Amino acid sequence: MFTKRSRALTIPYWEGSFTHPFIVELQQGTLSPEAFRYYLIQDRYYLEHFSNIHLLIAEQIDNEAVKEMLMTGASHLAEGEIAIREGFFKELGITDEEIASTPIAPTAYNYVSHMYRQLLDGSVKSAVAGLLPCAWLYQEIGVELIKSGSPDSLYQRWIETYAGEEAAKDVAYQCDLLNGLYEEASEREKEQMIQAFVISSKMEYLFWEMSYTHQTWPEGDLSATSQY
Ligand SMILES: Cc1ncc(CO)c(N)n1
Repeated sequence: MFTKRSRALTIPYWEGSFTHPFIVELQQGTLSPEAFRYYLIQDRYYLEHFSNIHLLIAEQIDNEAVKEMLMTGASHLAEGEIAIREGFFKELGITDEEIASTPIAPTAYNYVSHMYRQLLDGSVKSAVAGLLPCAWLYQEIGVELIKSGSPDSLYQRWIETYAGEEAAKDVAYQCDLLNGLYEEASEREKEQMIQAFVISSKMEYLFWEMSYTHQTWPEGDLSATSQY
């Protein structure tokens, strides 16, 4: 079964996410506002492309149930998560200027590129598999963190986005569809699906790390341009 096999192969990354200081401190309410702000700005880029990839895959896939799930997924993102984030941006005074002047960090760029790439040298099936850790991991984090909640009201609202019944149902349905796709896949496609899921799981883990450490691109040799 796809979900069993892929989850078993990614335990360290999932555990690494559950226990990452970004998540632990978010729950405790001690996560620095700068780290959360950086996360939100990077994740805005991520969500925009994540939603776009849903539509690109939907155009290419011939499985009607998966196509439908992807189209609904894209509109749920727009009405739900992306809309909620807009509220966070307003509340924190994150302006379009700040967004435009914050470079996309390597990990956000790599994660998004990895998902698009499935449509070039993977397959439509592996493209769907690459999306799954996103909703699934956040839903598991939501369920865990909601148990004691966060004393910070903004962090609490972040947790609530992922902890509801709807999110759980959604993930269960996505897992069912992925298991179906895996059943009918060729051996090569099966490996590509697993690979796409594994890399996305690693990228999810790195995304916390990127936010927590304020990851940026290396600057190269700045002295090389100082004479101009
Ligand atoms: C990086 C990342 N993964 C998953 C989600 C959940 O949609 C998100 N908002 N961002």
